[in-house]
Amino acid sequence: MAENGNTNAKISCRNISKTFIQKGSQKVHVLEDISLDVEENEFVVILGPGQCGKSTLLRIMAGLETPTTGSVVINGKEVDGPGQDRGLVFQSYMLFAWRTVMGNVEMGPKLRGVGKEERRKVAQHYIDMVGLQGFESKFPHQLSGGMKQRVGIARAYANQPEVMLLDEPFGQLDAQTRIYMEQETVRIWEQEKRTVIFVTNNIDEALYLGDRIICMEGKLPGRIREVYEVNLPRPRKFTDHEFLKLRHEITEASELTL
Ligand SMILES: Nc1ncnc2c1ncn2[C@@H]1O[C@H](COP(=O)(O)OP(=O)(O)OP(=O)(O)O)[C@@H](O)[C@H]1O
Repeated sequence: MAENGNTNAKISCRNISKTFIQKGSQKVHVLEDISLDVEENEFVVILGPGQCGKSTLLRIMAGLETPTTGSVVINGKEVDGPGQDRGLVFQSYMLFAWRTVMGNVEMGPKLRGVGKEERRKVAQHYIDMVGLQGFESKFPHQLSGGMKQRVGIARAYANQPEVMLLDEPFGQLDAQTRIYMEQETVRIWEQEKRTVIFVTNNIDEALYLGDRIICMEGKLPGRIREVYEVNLPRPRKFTDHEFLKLRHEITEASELTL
């Protein structure tokens, strides 16, 4: 099945290009020939500066946008829209303001018709996993940014997706909370292994999290510039010699600023 690339891949992008037609029928060529295979349980980070097409690529994987050419394949099947097999976490928390933490996390199973007792059990498991036990009946406005993003992560997991797609989920958090959430992300991923694709413009975050870093070109149309394997044991240390060496290499080779 050559057209699907690596048949062992959990999710594959095959020759994806995307052109948007903006106001006044102006064309914006956002992605050019992106091919990527992600293995089951692999943690892949897509790294690039603002406006290089990262979010568009993730939205195509999520089935929220259609590629102009190419396709996304999950478990050998072509994606033709959003699906429960993919859990999404965005930078803006996208929580239901009028629902409690429990109400937000159990929403997915509820929509799928899972009975109350069972969905509460599942939701509680993921609320516990993200460390929000005791906050089940709070509303989003009663939570800090980090806590809101924990709800977003628990809500995505509650659908028990095979692939987690995260788009700069910690971009709105202060530096300290962000590092804490990165540590939590690794802990959760080690506890509940999933295939993860994580978009960021932050090189330290990419190196802390990823098994592999997909570096995008710094300008449109977005292309994969380079792929780095990060063979460092977890939990990683920002001050570790090998960490800093790879950080230097990526920074030198890219247009990212320190
Ligand atoms: N629906 C759309 N219609 C028209 N243009 C779009 C649309 N979505 C994205 N774009 C354009 O695509 C380009 C890349 O945007 P995208 O959000 O994918 O980049 P990004 O790397 O994720 O940026 P950031 O890190 O700033 O979010 C931008 O120039 C944007 O204006």
